[in-house]
Amino acid sequence: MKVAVCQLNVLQGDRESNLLNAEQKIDEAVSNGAEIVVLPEMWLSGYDFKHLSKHSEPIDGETSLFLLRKAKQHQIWLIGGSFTADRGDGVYNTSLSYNPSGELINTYSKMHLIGLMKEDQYLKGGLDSPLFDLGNHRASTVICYDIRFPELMRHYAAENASVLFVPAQWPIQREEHWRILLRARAIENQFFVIGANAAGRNENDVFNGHSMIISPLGEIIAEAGSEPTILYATIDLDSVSSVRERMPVLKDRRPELYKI
Ligand SMILES: O=C(O)CCC(=O)C(=O)O
Repeated sequence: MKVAVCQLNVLQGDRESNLLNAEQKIDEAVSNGAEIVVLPEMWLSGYDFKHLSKHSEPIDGETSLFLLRKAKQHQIWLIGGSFTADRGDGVYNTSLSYNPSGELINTYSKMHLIGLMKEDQYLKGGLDSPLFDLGNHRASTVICYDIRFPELMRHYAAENASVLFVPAQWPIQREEHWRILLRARAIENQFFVIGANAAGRNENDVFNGHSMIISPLGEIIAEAGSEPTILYATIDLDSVSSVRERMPVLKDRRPELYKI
């Protein structure tokens, strides 16, 4: 399947421009043959917590209608980055995914909130770790800081996920952490990892891109530079099972001995 990662320049607080840009990039990705399109974290508003109430909307609000419409229009799998979703008991950094019929197939709210970026002062942390079906394969999503918590991704691998999507707004200071952690998560879990970062800046941070598509052996299949772009690669999700058969890391675990 051909994957496209839209590495967007997210303009803080400027919903109108960000929406237009996302729509153009999705259209462009599809015109280049993409079947799976991935957006970054908070692509609609950026980390604009001062105006959180303006940016918060219900799960079935306008962002979800936009994503649904694009998935259906182009008959693609759309991993819709994330946005600030008001889920009744609070606002969550939430990722929605759609299948080519425009059906919502995954709702994941970021579990680990990053205090360094004051996220925990404004948002609630998600409690669920769902998987979803992508054709004949299982898939999963985490958001940005979540990749520092390998237990979550191990859960997805143990539940037979073949691919992990990682929408992010990862700052330049820790770019090597981003690159190394994405590869480590791919190697240890033997699944594809698709990281979609932003490329641009807000009042506090620079986001340096380097979106990546990584194989279950940890090879970098494609990596973007620091400019806004669309990153493409063709991936074979069937290859995951042969990698796991050759070296059965997941079977060789001894979880009864780990005190975590
Ligand atoms: O973990 C990091 O260094 C960056 C995480 C982050 O920027 C985020 O979760 O938004």
